[in-house]
Amino acid sequence: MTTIHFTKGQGTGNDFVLVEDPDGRLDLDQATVARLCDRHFGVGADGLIRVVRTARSPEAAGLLAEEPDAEWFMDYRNADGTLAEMCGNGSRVFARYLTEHGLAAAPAGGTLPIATRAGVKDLQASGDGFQVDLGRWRLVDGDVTVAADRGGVARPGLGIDVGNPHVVVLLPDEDALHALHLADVPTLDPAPPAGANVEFVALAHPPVVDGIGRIAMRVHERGVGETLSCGTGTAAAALATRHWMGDGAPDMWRVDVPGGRLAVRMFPAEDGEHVALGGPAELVYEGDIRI
Ligand SMILES: N[C@@H](CCC[C@H](N)C(=O)O)C(=O)O
Repeated sequence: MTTIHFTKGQGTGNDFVLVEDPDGRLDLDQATVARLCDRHFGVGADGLIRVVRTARSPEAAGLLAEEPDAEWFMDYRNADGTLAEMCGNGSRVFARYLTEHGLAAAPAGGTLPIATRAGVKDLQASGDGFQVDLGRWRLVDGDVTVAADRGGVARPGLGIDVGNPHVVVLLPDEDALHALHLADVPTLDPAPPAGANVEFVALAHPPVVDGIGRIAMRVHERGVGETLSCGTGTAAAALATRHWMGDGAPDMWRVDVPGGRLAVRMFPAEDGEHVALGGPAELVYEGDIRI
């Protein structure tokens, strides 16, 4: 048995176990991560974030050639122990951890670059949390049909990659969104090779106020189940809704999730259009667990 010191953090109710491992010494295999994230036998969380120096991570060290200032790598694992490329809510909680623990300077007016499996992402302090530039996004080719809700209707989904894979489904209204049964893993046809996070969205009434689009969303996260929020999922949901609305649709979005509210913004950058996500990030408690 070993004792692991952890910090629990959350962003709009998407919760994480953070484990500091600056020199990359910890061997957290899939079963150990799943146990730490188990809400009955472990700490309990939607995912685990290992805080490791980029230079000390064989899979991330190469990113330093592109961005030498990305000192810290967010090694993200889903609750079932599987690896994920990126986590939007987790990246803000990661920035909160780095700054509160004196591992990085608070990015007052500046940016804090972090390494992820989806490349280097820049964060800025914003309101009571952070904003993360998720970078370029892309529509995934091909139709996909989504069946959820135990025998409910199969609906068309739109594949969107924002560093990790998503499929977004539009529902007729917020009542349909609230009535959705999401305990089971949605079935995707065809199934994306690496799986996908599935977001269900409904337009708010009115759907646009002062140039800001407004949607509500629920999510079934790959490797987790239904969660109270998914940051990259809100970005995918806003991008999909803008796509469906067509010309004149807004580039700024307010996305309500069961755990709170996030802001999504699309903006032009040198290498193409980027999408950014803003919202709160909080460290809740810390402790030790024997595992
Ligand atoms: N909750 C995260 C996404 C975490 C990874 C996801 N489950 C995946 O497997 O891609 C977010 O806030 O973006």
